[in-house]
Amino acid sequence: MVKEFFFEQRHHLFTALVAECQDVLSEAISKQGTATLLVSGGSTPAPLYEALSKSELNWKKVKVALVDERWVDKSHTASNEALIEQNLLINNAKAATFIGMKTPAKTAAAGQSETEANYLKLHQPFSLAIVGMGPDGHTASLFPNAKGLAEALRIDNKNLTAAITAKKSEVTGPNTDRLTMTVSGLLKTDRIIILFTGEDKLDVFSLAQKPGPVEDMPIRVLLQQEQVPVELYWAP
Ligand SMILES: O=C1O[C@H](COP(=O)(O)O)[C@@H](O)[C@H](O)[C@H]1O
Repeated sequence: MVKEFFFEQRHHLFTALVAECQDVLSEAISKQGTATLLVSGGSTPAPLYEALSKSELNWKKVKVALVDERWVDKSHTASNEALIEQNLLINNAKAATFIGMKTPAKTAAAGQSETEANYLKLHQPFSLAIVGMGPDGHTASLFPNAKGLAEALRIDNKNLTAAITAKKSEVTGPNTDRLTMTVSGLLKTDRIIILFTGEDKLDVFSLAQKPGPVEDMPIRVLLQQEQVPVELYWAP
């Protein structure tokens, strides 16, 4: 069961979500001395990151890592790492430690083991994951019917990360070579927040809430499990 938080305006959503993130991360820091925040890229979360970067958190104790990455260099406009650097790792959050996914390897498949080793050094369970949802029902880089999806969805997959080759679509653009956190990796998080905006995506989400194959709408994997609490934050 997903707890849903609906807002009339985006700035209200982002204000509420910043407060929520701050609470979760400061609680993790006081309990265990460290907090791990898993973040998404894409077009939606930049205002959240910018506002969160100004939070009075003990950012030195926060590790920020990606839930997925497009296999492009940081100089590329599609780079999720660049988005995080420009919007989150600024202001007070400059003091956080960032663990990216992209390595110098030519493909995500070739780079996976290096990223995996870096992710294994993170404290588990991760404190909070903020994931998005695409208009095709993908989350992280778990794309419908992609090459590598079955492996990334396997609940007994021991890896935190997996290479994905998405089918080229309007959603992926040319960026079909991806590294994503696996579902088993994402579920090693204390709490997952799904963030998206707009009526169209809300329709997609309603469809995903109906029973159906996870391969067609991978976000379903988060909705059909009860291991980790999942919340939806939405505004038009
Ligand atoms: O490709 C991606 O898409 C999703 C959703 O992004 P949006 O632009 O529709 O908000 C995002 O969560 C993911 O991190 C990103 O790599």
